[in-house]
Amino acid sequence: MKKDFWLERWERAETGFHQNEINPYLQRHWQELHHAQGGEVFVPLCGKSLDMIWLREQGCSPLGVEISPIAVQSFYKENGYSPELVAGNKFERYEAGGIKILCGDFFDLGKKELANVRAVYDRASLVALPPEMRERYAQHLASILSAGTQILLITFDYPQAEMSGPPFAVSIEEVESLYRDRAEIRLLAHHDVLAQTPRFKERGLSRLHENIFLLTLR
Ligand SMILES: C[S@@+](CC[C@H](N)C(=O)[O-])C[C@H]1O[C@@H](n2cnc3c(N)ncnc32)[C@H](O)[C@@H]1O
Repeated sequence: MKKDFWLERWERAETGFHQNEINPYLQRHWQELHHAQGGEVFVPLCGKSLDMIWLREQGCSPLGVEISPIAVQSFYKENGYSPELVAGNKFERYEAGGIKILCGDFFDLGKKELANVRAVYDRASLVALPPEMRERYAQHLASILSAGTQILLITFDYPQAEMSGPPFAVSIEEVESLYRDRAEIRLLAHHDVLAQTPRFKERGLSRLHENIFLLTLR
């Protein structure tokens, strides 16, 4: 996948993945992340997700990373914030309303940026990446977080031959293979969501599942 792919999607406003409501699985399962309560929560590949607002309302301090400045600026503008902006070497750091976003490449993050993170909310990140990048993503995520960090992970699965990604299909088996050596894995829920997602039904999918995992890094 070319580096510009996501930048161009934001420029063309092709953001069908964005949800105008708070993710119901986040609301349902967040209490199970005991380490998360009141602490810094990393939101990788955050887009302009409103879930960061909800996390803030729960008393957490969200810290997003997002490659597109359009996404970051839209997040603050659409939610009525005027962020402070600090330019850095690899990241531009935005902050307002207790929500920080590092604008730059996830793969440039180091332990330093995530030193205070206690939990991770990861929705639609793995499915945004092609297969060869997913191993690199899991490896990098685990390498920059401390042991014991809990991750609420939400992925899509469908017959990959029926549609080209993104979103790419990520099976339960793939999540297990990506994280088996790096984390304890609990499948919290498995939902058939095809009927509620007409845009994927129209693209010819015969099956669409959303899987919600709780990972605890070793
Ligand atoms: C499928 S969207 C999901 C956004 C968000 N998690 C949500 O639930 O709405 C994937 C996002 O990842 C961003 N992205 C892709 N590659 C990235 C990278 N290497 N570093 C940071 N952000 C990236 C894209 O710009 C896009 O906003």
